[in-house]
Amino acid sequence: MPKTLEGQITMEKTPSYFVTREAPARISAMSRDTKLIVVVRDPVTRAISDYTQTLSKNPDIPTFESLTFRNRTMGLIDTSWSAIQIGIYAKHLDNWLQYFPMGQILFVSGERLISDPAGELGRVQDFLGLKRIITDKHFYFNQTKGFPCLKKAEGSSKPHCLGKTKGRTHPNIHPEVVQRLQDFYRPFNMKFYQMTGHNFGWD
Ligand SMILES: Nc1ncnc2c1ncn2[C@@H]1O[C@H](COP(=O)(O)OS(=O)(=O)O)[C@@H](OP(=O)(O)O)[C@H]1O
Repeated sequence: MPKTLEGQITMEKTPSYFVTREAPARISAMSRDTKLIVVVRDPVTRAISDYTQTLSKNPDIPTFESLTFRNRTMGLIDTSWSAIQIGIYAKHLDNWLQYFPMGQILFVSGERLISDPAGELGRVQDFLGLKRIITDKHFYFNQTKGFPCLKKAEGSSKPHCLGKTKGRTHPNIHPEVVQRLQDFYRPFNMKFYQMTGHNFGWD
């Protein structure tokens, strides 16, 4: 990471850090004051989104349903599958709390980032100690994309939406499989709500 001067904020984004065992110790050794921001969404939708992304690169992979279970009849979930493993947020957070206090970690709701982007970015700006510069005025809802977009991209006067790889249509997953996954995640979600003091409303 480059050195940060007075009045500057240095940012780095790597989604896999949150689930990488060695990351908290390494980041803490670099700077104990680092502020951490994690976007989380319903782990079931997250798993389907993850699968959709892999499927788009490799259309020959097995179905979501067959990857989800170690034994479908027994309802045994394959927790070694990364798409499932990543959504056990409480477990990953435990690892971070060995090195960082909760006050240095902000969890952004992926759902609210879509339904109220300015509100969620307001929380981010507050957390970083910034003035609330980004507000409702900066967003519009793009009906074609089905997501909020920026009215003006940075350094441009044109609107800007995220690219085609964000907001893909998810495959239909058998409702029974979705239900099993919801049941699987419920206790971990509850623990996560307790740890963060925030109910993300996934249940
Ligand atoms: N404004 C806006 N436009 C488009 N997409 C949006 C937006 N806000 C949040 N999202 C959601 O972001 C999801 C993709 O983020 P990722 O987690 O895959 O990003 S990353 O690859 O980890 O950087 C992506 O997930 P999928 O819908 O499964 O593609 C979106 O639901």
